[in-house]
Amino acid sequence: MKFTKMQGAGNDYVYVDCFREKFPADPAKLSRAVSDRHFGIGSDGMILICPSEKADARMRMFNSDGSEGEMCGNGLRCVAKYVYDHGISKNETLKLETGRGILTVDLLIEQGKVHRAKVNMGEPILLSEKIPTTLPGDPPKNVPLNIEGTNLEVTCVSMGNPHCVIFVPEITDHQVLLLGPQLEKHPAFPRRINVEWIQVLSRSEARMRVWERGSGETLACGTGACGATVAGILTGRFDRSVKMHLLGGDLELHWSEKDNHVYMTGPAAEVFSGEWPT
Ligand SMILES: N[C@@H](CCC[C@H](N)C(=O)O)C(=O)O
Repeated sequence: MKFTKMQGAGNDYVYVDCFREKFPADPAKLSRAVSDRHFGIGSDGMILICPSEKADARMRMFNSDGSEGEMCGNGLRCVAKYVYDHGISKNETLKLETGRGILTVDLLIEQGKVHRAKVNMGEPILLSEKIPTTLPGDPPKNVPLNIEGTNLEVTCVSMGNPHCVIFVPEITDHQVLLLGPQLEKHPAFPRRINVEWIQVLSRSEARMRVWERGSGETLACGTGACGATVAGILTGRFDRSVKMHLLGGDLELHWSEKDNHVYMTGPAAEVFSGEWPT
């Protein structure tokens, strides 16, 4: 099976072009195998680029534990780059099908190759039962939650996949690596959750670390950065445009007052390609 390793702000996945390769018989198992950083290719998960009847291509994304995510912001920019650079479509604005419907991606092209992309991530989902969470409020905003004796205030948002955002004065390993996995599996989140820790630097700039559902700490999460931007605006911390500094690079976010959609701009890069024995 031919594969391509790509990364967006350091959030790295193994991409399989299912226009040319057979759709894997057991994608969950394959994702666990290829993602292994010691015995596999090494990645945060696996993304399948598939034909679509309604769009230029369809993305299916699997975390490194084999679970399937509805959406992946960094992954979608890389899918867009792959689709354009490998000639699947030469449209400079692509329609890509995801678990949350069809999203539009504008490509930023230099010397014939995509190096950045701007994704219309759609409207944030703010109803607790749709996020989903049993925490109170639509959206659940600044809700107190005690984890292992630590008092937290969480704000929840879905960008097609669920996010729990926590604003802190400083981000620590304890929060990300110890509280993150406990929050991911907390009973308040029936489909588990991605957890974003945010240090606000100004009304338009912040630092973020993330504990991702199904993959653990990653260097960046696009949907998470969108969710954190929305949470920061809802709680009065941010203006409408935010630059988010993640461990693997920066993302630019904008929650539009005009159409209520969130726009995310960031890098996409191909790292290497190879063959995986099947
Ligand atoms: N890294 C991604 C999100 C991947 C899916 C997530 N772990 C989930 O299960 O919801 C991004 O860039 O958005």
